[in-house]
Amino acid sequence: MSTPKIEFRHVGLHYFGPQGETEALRDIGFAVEEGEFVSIVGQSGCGKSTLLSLLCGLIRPTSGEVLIDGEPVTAPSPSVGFMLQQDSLFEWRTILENAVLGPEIRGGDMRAARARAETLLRRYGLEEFKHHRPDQLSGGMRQRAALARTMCLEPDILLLDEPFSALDFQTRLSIADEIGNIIRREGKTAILVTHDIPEAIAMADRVIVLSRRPGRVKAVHSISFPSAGGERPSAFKARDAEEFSQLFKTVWGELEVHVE
Ligand SMILES: Nc1ncnc2c1ncn2[C@@H]1O[C@H](COP(=O)(O)OP(=O)(O)OP(=O)(O)O)[C@@H](O)[C@H]1O
Repeated sequence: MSTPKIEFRHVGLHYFGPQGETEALRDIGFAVEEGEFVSIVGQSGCGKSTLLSLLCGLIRPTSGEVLIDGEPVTAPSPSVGFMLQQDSLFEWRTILENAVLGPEIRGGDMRAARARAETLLRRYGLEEFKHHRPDQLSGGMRQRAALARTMCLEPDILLLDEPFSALDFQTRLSIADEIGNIIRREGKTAILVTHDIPEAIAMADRVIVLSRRPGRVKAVHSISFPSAGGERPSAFKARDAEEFSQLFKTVWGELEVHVE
């Protein structure tokens, strides 16, 4: 069997602070294969962002191991890229200047980076806007620009932490679809953390449900919606599948959300 791209082995995480100790994660175990898209859902405070912080080497597990390509994560790795809720584009830079920011900070080959950024912006439909400033773009376009900036660093793994939650509903649906398609086409391994169950189901190959804090893996669902060509339907089309609403109900039940 090949080595998984990402693996959590019996991972526990305790935070220690002035207010005392918080057990955020307990005995987390799962693996993600190369090119797989996995969503993680769970109630607020169950440790979703903590999982991402562990993966990008910002914190170390209290117990167990976090592995990328079979190697323990001990520091931030250039192979891991992010997309966050706030696009964090620099308003005083053009879209192209934003897209090359990563290589510029890392001291990479700027000619190659610029060529890569131009290609990405063209692919993401932003060619005409590359000399615009971020405030001249819509929310969805800004997220595509943020994705180009992340991809310009050529990461193998993408961590998506609520990347669409600042967008209005319609934009959110279409940008999730577009970005999901881009990530698949480019063969990246992706982990999406979201509170939006339909989004989690529509975008992923697998959905991992975490229990309340301390977060544990409560359920894992493999997603396979049938489609005419035998290929996975886009995130948008997946929402039409008969199995979709059944899966939504199951995950909703597992989250044990109590509405007063
Ligand atoms: N730096 C920290 N120091 C102490 N406790 C922390 C720290 N970061 C997170 N926690 C605690 O760890 C638990 C998990 O936090 P985390 O942010 O990972 O949850 P989450 O599932 O991402 O939440 P949300 O969905 O609300 O963003 C929470 O109880 C939180 O208060």
